[in-house]
Amino acid sequence: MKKIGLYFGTFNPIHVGHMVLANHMVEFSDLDEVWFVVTPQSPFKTKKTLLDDHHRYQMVFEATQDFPKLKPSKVEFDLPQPNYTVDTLAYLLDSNENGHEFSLIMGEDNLKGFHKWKNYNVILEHHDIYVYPRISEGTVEHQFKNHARIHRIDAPVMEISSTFIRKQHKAGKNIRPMLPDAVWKYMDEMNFYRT
Ligand SMILES: Nc1ncnc2c1ncn2[C@@H]1O[C@H](COP(=O)(O)OP(=O)(O)OP(=O)(O)O)[C@@H](O)[C@H]1O
Ligand SMILES: O=C(O)c1ccc[n+]([C@@H]2O[C@H](COP(=O)([O-])O)[C@@H](O)[C@H]2O)c1
Repeated sequence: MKKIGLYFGTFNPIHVGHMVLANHMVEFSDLDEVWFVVTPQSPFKTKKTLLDDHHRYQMVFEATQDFPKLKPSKVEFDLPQPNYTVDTLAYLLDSNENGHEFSLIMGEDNLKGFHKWKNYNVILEHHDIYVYPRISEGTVEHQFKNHARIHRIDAPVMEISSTFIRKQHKAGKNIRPMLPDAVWKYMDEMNFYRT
């Protein structure tokens, strides 16, 4: 039995912000592993400029290869879209042969909109949530403050996004330091995000 932190995202592409955060979680919380769950279709995002699932997964695979506690997951690839986290968690618990304990990792920005997620109360009933700081507008709802299931982890804040990386790459800027080397290599060879 391991404590697994699930880090959901589109990872289009995965960048050093995601990596630093995931590594911080496995090194400085009680989580044993972090799984990057590559989401085919996030409920609140449009499909525009989204690379194929397997390309986004491949970049997560490349990024995590040298880090045994960080793993890529394609569990949502065969689940109905859009991908609701509560349904993915139910699927993971159903097929949980190793008796793992699954928790969510989420930025404070996502916690601010968490009351809009499908069956968020069901998620909170069965899973812990590890929240890290993020610079964002809005406030966290009262019900999520001092909640027994919600744990704050004081991870470093690194405000870069995949949107910024895609946009600046297209504009001809050097975005290479913001990506793990292997991700840059794959992205460059495949000519992603150039047009
Ligand atoms: N720099 C960062 N530091 C910590 N968390 C981040 C960072 N960037 C994104 N995240 C969070 O990681 C999760 C997965 O990221 P996702 O791929 O959806 O993000 P993104 O980089 O914000 O992408 P996009 O710009 O394409 O919307 C989301 O919950 C997102 O809030
Ligand atoms: O289940 C939901 O209702 C739900 C609503 C919004 C987001 N999520 C999950 O949270 C992940 C990060 O969301 P986002 O919008 O920050 O990319 C996304 O990839 C989904 O897995 C889930």
